[in-house]
Amino acid sequence: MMDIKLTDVTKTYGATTVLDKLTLTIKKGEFLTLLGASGCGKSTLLKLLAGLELPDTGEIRKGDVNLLAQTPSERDCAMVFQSYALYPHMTVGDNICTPLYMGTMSFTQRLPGARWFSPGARSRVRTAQELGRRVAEILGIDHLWSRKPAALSGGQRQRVALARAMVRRPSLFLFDEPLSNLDANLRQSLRAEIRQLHDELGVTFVYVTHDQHEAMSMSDRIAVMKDGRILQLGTPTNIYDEPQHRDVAAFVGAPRINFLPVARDGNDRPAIQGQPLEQLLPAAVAEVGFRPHAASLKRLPDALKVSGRIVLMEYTGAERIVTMVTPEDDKITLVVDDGPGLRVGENLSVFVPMEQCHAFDADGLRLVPLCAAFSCAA
Ligand SMILES: Nc1ncnc2c1ncn2[C@@H]1O[C@H](COP(=O)(O)OP(=O)(O)OP(=O)(O)O)[C@@H](O)[C@H]1O
Repeated sequence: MMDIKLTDVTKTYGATTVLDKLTLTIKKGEFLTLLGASGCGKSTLLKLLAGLELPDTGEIRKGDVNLLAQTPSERDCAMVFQSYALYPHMTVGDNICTPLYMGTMSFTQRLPGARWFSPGARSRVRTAQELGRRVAEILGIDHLWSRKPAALSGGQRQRVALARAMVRRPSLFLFDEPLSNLDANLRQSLRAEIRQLHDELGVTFVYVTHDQHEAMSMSDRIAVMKDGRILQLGTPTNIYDEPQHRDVAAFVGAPRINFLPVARDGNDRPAIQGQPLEQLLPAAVAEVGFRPHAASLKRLPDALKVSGRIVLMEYTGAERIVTMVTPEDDKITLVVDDGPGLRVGENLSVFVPMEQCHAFDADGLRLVPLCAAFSCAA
């Protein structure tokens, strides 16, 4: 098992550039998630890794090996799709064992009836089925061995697809939104199972999703993609706490981060809601972001004061989500502890510690963290 390195990879379809000089190192044994909105090029990147597509330019290497010179079957990887891609006419057992039959038996030997008439094929089928059974047990689907896919639930089908990928023991697993057809509860439990599988197998997982909860809860590292490029590559904490681009900040975290445009006062100094902030904000700041959990109802020193009128209150059970609209017509979401009697229609001021504010320039790039630059109190 080695690192996989993509260098300056470009892929176009006609006039559309889907991946744009993308460079990325996937570390051996890591769980890397490609996160981004629909159409940003995640699946295309996965297909390039699997060998199902070739880039226009650029290199993909695994250690010293040029993967682009290898066929998909030579790449020692298995792919799990959103659509399960099971053979409907085969039993669960045959679906799981097919990759093993393919590798060791001729086409005629693989035919369900014929395999029992060839002594060589018979023993290979037995070996394959023993391994298949063991994997099915790990995934808790061994009792479904003789059923056909039509008689399975979505979660069971996805487990069969996982088992089929696992039997070959590849050194690289590629997942293309494998949970998006499942309901919320099942998604949550399979998320944990896939992460556990990764830890037990100790091989490299590359996982594509547009669901930030999946990415944040499962990954060692996340590559946030937009328009065929990687905006940021980092650990979930790193991505959440230090977003390097406003679009990264906007993509992770629920409820979504708030953005306030920074105005200039008469002396061209940055200001928000009339508060001169030249002591606190870098000169190039165009926008300040803060997370809904960062705002406090209590007055704080070194804090940005944000005022508005409450337009919506939502109770989730654990917390209260308050939406207010500022006089400048910016919508702000706050998460507050249940307590004070806030009401729709009332005016409210909240305080956001400066070290919890993220400053971005006009291109959306992160500016020097405010607390580092201005040594705000922690
Ligand atoms: N075979 C193809 N021919 C032409 N265009 C394609 C082809 N495959 C993908 N595209 C285009 O490339 C872009 C990226 O597609 P891709 O499937 O990689 O995005 P994605 O980020 O995985 O999106 P989603 O989350 O919706 O699957 C899209 O605009 C898509 O329409």
